[in-house]
Amino acid sequence: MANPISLPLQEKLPRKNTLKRASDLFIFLLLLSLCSYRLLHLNTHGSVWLLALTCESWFTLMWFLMMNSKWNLVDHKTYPDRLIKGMRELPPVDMFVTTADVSLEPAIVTVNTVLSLLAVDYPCHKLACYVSDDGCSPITLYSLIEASKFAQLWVPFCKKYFIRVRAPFMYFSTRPEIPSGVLEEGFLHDWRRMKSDYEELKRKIEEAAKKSLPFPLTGEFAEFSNIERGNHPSIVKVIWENKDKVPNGVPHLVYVAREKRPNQAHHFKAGAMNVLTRVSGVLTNAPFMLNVDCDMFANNPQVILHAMCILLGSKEEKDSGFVQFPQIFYGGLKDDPFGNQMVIANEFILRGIAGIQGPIYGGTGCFHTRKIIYGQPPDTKGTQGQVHEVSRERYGRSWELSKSIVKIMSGMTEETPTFHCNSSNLKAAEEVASCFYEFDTCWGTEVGWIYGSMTEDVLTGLRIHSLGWTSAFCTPQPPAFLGCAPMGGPACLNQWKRWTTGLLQILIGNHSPLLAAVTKKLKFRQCLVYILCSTWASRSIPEFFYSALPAYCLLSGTSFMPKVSDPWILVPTILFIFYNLYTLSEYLSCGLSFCTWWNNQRMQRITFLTASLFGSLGVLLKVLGISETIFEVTRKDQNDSDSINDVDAGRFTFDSSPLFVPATALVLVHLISLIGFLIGVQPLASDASESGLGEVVCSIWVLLSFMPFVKGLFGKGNFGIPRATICKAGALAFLFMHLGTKANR
Ligand SMILES: O=c1ccn([C@@H]2O[C@H](COP(=O)(O)OP(=O)(O)O[C@H]3O[C@H](CO)[C@@H](O)[C@H](O)[C@H]3O)[C@@H](O)[C@H]2O)c(=O)[nH]1
Ligand SMILES: [Mn+2]
Repeated sequence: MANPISLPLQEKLPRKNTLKRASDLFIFLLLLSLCSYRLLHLNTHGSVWLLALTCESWFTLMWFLMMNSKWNLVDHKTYPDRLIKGMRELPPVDMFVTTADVSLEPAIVTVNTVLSLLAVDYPCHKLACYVSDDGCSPITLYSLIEASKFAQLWVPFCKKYFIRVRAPFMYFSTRPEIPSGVLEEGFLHDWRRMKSDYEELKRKIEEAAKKSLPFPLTGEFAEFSNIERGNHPSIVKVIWENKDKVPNGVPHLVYVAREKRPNQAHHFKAGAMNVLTRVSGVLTNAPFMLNVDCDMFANNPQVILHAMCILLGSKEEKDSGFVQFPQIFYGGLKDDPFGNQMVIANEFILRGIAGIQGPIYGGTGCFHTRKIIYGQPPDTKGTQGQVHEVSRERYGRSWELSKSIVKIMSGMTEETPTFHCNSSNLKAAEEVASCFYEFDTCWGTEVGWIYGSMTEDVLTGLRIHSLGWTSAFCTPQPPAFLGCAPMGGPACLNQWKRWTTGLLQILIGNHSPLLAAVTKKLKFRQCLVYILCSTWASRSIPEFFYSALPAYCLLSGTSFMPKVSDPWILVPTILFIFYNLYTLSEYLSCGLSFCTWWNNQRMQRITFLTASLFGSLGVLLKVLGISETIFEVTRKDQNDSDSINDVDAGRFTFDSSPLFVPATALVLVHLISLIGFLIGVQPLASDASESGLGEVVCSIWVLLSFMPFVKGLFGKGNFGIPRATICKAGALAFLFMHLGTKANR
């Protein structure tokens, strides 16, 4: 038998994808020939062709960048059993959960995530869980205290019976499965007890959340009295300490509400993560850390072991930058009506990027080493052991924190960390959670989570890659983490708007990928990946013009497609058919339905003309100093089976947000032009009409893609586009036609 120690803990296996590459290239060639055809015939056609050419060139460039991202698909295999058998001493891990608002992120959601983390299969005296509460709500603290009591029974129960799903709400949503080798009666007895205890916990938390002041703010809660949200000192509370350092107990649990003051930038989630990094540095200082959003529970109890296979099992130090698990969602609606389950992105894009310099950091379900978060480049081992002091200018003035950083830098962390939680340590923890702590330091610029983007995750990952680290994409079965994806038009589009804003901020910021490949250690192809991400939203502008083109042509009797009699019509036709079949085949190969493909393709069109357009505009306004961008937290609901089976849940909803105006205007213009053309009216046309089949097909395709908006024109309540939005859109459509007339003269 092979010695388990000699077997690798992980393998990176390239996937064979010749057919995919050939298809990608074929589409690329078609795009190039379309552009060259336009270029050659530019002077015989007017501005319409120039506009089409500009848009198509942009799409071609994006396609090229996308092709680069998907070229080298890899699968990363991890072998946790070998890690356990190898008898290696496992390192300590600090686990971070962020929450920001109990009304959008119900405390019971956070509690379930925390419970799932406390119960993972890992020596629990090496774990500590830190919850950052940006809402500074006594309800969160109360819920966590109650949860820690429940955990005393829940964690042993999960371990005794090898329960897989350790987020109680999910576990109890199905009938009990009797684990093999246990007495049925005994198990069912324990199961019932746990279920009723969980229900009691849930009731208490929901009860507390209903009242504005659930209990007198005394004792544990005294610090919450007389404080306002956004204006309070830092609060750090040890909720549970695993005093006996026993491997089978419950990990430490700490509550952190960082200091907030009006007019002090707090940098949203990035700021919260930096506080967690420092507070945990002072209290436990584990060399590895995991971070999850409050809705992302651990669905695979071996998740830390999987991550350790990569973090400990890489031959070269630089290959263990961070380990990103895919974002996968539970309770998804049938056929993914909002196109946000990200299955295809995980399967082909992230796996492809994993074959270059490693996946981008996605903000949740990710393991980092503390050393990297402190801004260290790889292979600085040579200087280790010599670190006696770290720069106060860089890391801030806390003596306790500096001491902990020295330990990390010299690789001298303890195998079983001491929990430094006496009152002077807690004081130090509160000090590093202060909002003035980062003044004149490198936090947010070179150290920790990087500020300046709404997508702090991508920016922080970019910085890590720029230092020369490689990251890994770990995709165990069952999935490591599951979270909730937003539902309904406004919530989905607002999330996209934030991402758009954040990604564009990266492009124009100090850490722009445009520079990093030259000045830093970002690989060239990885740089292209970041350029693709950060320019993704700007595609909304060519998309906008390109979607309006067919309508304009029909109105004005011009054409932007070759005539049916022209053999060149084959190029766009084949492109159109082949592209759609190709993307469809991607969905089918992942076991997804035709409808899922269609919903995703149409949501992409919709997102560009709503969220991305406004996101880009928001960045422009910020650059001009007109407005600030803010982080709008996504609402999280524990979708139960009722809401999933509800047919209305998948229908597109609207609100009075200006987000919906441009797309509504587009739909109006298309309806007018298409109907006009079919009945023979082309209001802007000057002489003989040139428009034909090409334009009609394109116009129909746009309307099909924007079908939720077409229906929304006539829908009621949330399902209808508000009157005011329709009026504004109508005005915009009128303006479009007015300008169109001028352009055509
Ligand atoms: O001021 C804030 C705002 C947000 N959060 C937390 O950040 C997380 C992400 O917020 P969410 O509203 O769930 O955003 P999503 O769009 O779902 O999150 C994705 O995109 C974000 C960047 O836009 C990343 O921060 C996330 O990790 C990533 O999962 C949540 O745990 C929030 O509690 C804070 O702690 N403080
Ligand atoms: Mn989220």
